[in-house]
Amino acid sequence: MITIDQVVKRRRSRTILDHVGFEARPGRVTAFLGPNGAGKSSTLRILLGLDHADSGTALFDGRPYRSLSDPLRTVGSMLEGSGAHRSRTARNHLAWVARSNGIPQRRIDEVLDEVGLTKDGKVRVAKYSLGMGQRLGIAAALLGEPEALVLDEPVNGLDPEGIRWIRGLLRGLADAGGTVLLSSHLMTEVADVADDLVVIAGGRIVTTGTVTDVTAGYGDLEEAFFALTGGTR
Ligand SMILES: Nc1ncnc2c1ncn2[C@@H]1O[C@H](COP(=O)(O)OP(=O)(O)OP(=O)(O)O)[C@@H](O)[C@H]1O
Repeated sequence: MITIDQVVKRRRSRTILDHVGFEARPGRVTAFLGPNGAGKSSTLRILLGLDHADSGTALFDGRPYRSLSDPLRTVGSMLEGSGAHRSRTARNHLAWVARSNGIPQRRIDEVLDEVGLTKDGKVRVAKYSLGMGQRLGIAAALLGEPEALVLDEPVNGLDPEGIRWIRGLLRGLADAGGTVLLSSHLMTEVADVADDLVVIAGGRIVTTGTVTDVTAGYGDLEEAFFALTGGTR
């Protein structure tokens, strides 16, 4: 269970997160939706211990990320692509992440297979397409067989087959009892896979609920998104 409560973040005189709070529950895919600059990445960075909130809490089963004894086994994450050095192969990158986290090397073959990169495991990351980089980032997130997965814009750069694949992967993890939280700036990309939506605009949560709840009364998904986030079509 991910619980974010009353998170406030200021940058200079601007409040970029204004009492942000929501939950992502086990067995469900939660989509964190908002236009560019709404505060999604800032919230996820605080959740993953990469930045501090000025006030409020962001917890995994009641504990902040930085206090987790075995973080990669509790939560897998991907922010801004794979994070792999361009001169490395996917295999080298995953081996390094596994070694530094006490994860058995057999997991490397398993996650490469899970993300469809088995035949590209020995290719240098510099030669990867954007979509392959996303797959590698997800492979690294899955290494520790975590209970929770936190992904910032995982659909970015994926082709239609990749989008279908990631939806299936996330659905499978949630159906197996995992907690899945992903951000997106496109309602249409996530509505099919998400159980719950959390919509943020201008640093404030504007609505939360099931996809049916959130979109009720609107003509289509995009209309709901633009109306809720104050944008125009
Ligand atoms: N390091 C920083 N210094 C100053 N302002 C920042 C910094 N990081 C983010 N911001 C500002 O905080 C606000 C929220 O940004 P954030 O990246 O969290 O939004 P986002 O919803 O993830 O959008 P995007 O999809 O464009 O990444 C934006 O106005 C952004 O300009």
